Amino acid sequence: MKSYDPADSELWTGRKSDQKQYLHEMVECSALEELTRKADSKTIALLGYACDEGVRRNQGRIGAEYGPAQIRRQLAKLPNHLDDNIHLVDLGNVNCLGGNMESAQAYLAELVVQVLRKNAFPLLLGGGHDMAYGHFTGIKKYLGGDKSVGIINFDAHFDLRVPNMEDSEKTGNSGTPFYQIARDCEISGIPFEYLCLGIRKDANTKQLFKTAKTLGVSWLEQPSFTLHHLEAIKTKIRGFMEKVDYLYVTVDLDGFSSAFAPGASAASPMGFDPQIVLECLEEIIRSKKLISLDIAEMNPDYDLDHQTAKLAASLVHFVLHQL
Ligand SMILES: N=CN[C@@H](CCC(=O)O)C(=O)O
Ligand SMILES: [Mn+2]
Ligand SMILES: [Mn+2]
Repeated sequence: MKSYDPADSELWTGRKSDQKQYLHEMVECSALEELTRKADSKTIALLGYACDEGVRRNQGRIGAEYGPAQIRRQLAKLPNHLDDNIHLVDLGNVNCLGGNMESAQAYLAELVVQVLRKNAFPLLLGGGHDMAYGHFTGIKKYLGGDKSVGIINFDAHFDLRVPNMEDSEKTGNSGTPFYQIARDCEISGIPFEYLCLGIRKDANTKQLFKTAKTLGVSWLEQPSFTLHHLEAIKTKIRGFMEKVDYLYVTVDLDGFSSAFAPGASAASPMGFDPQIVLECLEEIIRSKKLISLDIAEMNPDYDLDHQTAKLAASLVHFVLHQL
């Protein structure tokens, strides 16, 4: 079942100017069918994944269903420094009616394919990190078999849990997306290229580290993922980027310290800080290999003063202006 909410223009409000000084004044709320392929300009398409079923199945704090709306509300108020040939389009949300997460992921994948076919850059807002499985599936489907896609995940967790095989219908959750991707890669006979930045030893079991090793995952643990280690981090990222044709970046808000991002599905007091992520994003975008990006696990129920939604909005703002 394809379940979808059209873009809500009421989320896009803020101070008014006469020259499109704010993002809410230049964003276009649109249906995907209306998205036109523009040759001489760049389109960035926001698409929400309003689903916390994967978080619920993973025994986490639900509420991320409303994350995409809150990120948009904060993004709306931010200043617009974009050139006139950049179009920001809001395509609305895929939702997860009846808890059918697998349908939501499949539909998300379909929409990602369509966005990419229209030569637009997909910027997805979540929602549980199960979004990554649908997102990657769409990117891969669009590119076809012969192009490699590396995944860079900013996260406290590997999200390499093995889906529950006893339940044939509801197998995945917010902790399984990259294992599911690895399994699909194995079935297709293609390498699984996965770099995880910010991994916390106190948030991943010995078994998860073992799985990561078996699957050939690269990672940096949180104590080494600070500005103090910037050059080593950049070297690691460059080495990873060289191996692949395209990059998919996913930012799990629970990778940040709770001091910066209290509104995430899982609290992370020992997480990383925002500045290091901006440094990495700049390096990644400079490579010209970035094909798509998402921000996951925004949970408004635990946010304080909209700090997490504001952080997510600032990340989107940064990416918009770097692309
Ligand atoms: N997407 C999040 N996945 C984490 C959640 C950790 C937690 O709930 O504390 C995981 O399964 O490891
Ligand atoms: Mn996480
Ligand atoms: Mn995650």
